[in-house]
Amino acid sequence: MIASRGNDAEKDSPDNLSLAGDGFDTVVRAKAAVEKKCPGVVSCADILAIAARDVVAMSSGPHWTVELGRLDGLVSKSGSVAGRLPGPDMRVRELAAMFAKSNLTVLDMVALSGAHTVGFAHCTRFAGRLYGRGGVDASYDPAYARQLMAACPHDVAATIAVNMDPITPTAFDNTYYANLAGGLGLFTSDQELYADAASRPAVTSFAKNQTLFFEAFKEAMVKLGRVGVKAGKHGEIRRDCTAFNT
Ligand code: HEM
Ligand SMILES: [Ca+2]
Repeated sequence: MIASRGNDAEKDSPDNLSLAGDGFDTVVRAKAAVEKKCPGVVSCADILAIAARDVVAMSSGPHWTVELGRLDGLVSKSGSVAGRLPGPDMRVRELAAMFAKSNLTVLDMVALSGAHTVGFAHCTRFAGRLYGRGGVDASYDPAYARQLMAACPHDVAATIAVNMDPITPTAFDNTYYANLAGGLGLFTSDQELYADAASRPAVTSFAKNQTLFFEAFKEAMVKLGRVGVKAGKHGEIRRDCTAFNT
């Protein structure tokens, strides 16, 4: 969450530019409140992990214990993001390879993708499926494609976003998986989870059984929370989440 400096911070990478400012503000405000009572103890990385847990619980999703003790990084580079985040146009093989690098299985990947049961996506991230050379992507349900084209016309402003789960956009539930079976997957990376035989059984079972989804999601979030954790001389507890300590 290091503030932009010469447009070269992690926040400035193309994939991160669309992240909503109020998310960053929430972490900064929580950090300020914690520092008042208990200075120098809780890292910004831990606050972010707790905030992710809490927003899921607040949207009637599952609740889990966050492993704590991460340190904040000492480096923030725009150029370090490319190639390390999955893209919305990726298919299962590529996605699975990327998650595997972080010790996450296909089951973890399908469960974590269920986070797209809430939240927004900008039109630019899926416009290729609506206005590509071959016409509308045939894996979209036709009525859903029409709805997306109405919300995201060809010349739409880069700021316009739509719900990722068109049916229950504010509830953290398993509707995302039922959507995939009905051609309501917003990104290729969503829809392909249903199309590909390697991931489809998990999609089908999460669509049928929300408890199974919640258990798998909790487990996968704990595993995700262990990825790239900084310790010892590789990190610090920032006083201000937007700046390295001086
Ligand atoms: C499987 C690979 C994934 C891909 C390709 C992917 C891709 C994307 C894209 C392109 C957006 C839209 C961003 C925007 O337009 O502003 C998005 C939004 C979002 N993603 Fe993912 N994502 C993936 C996995 C995950 C995981 C693992 C989580 C969390 C556990 C997650 C949680 C979210 C949330 C909550 C949003 C909404 C953000 C908002 O409302 O501002 N995604 N994702
Ligand atoms: Ca939902």
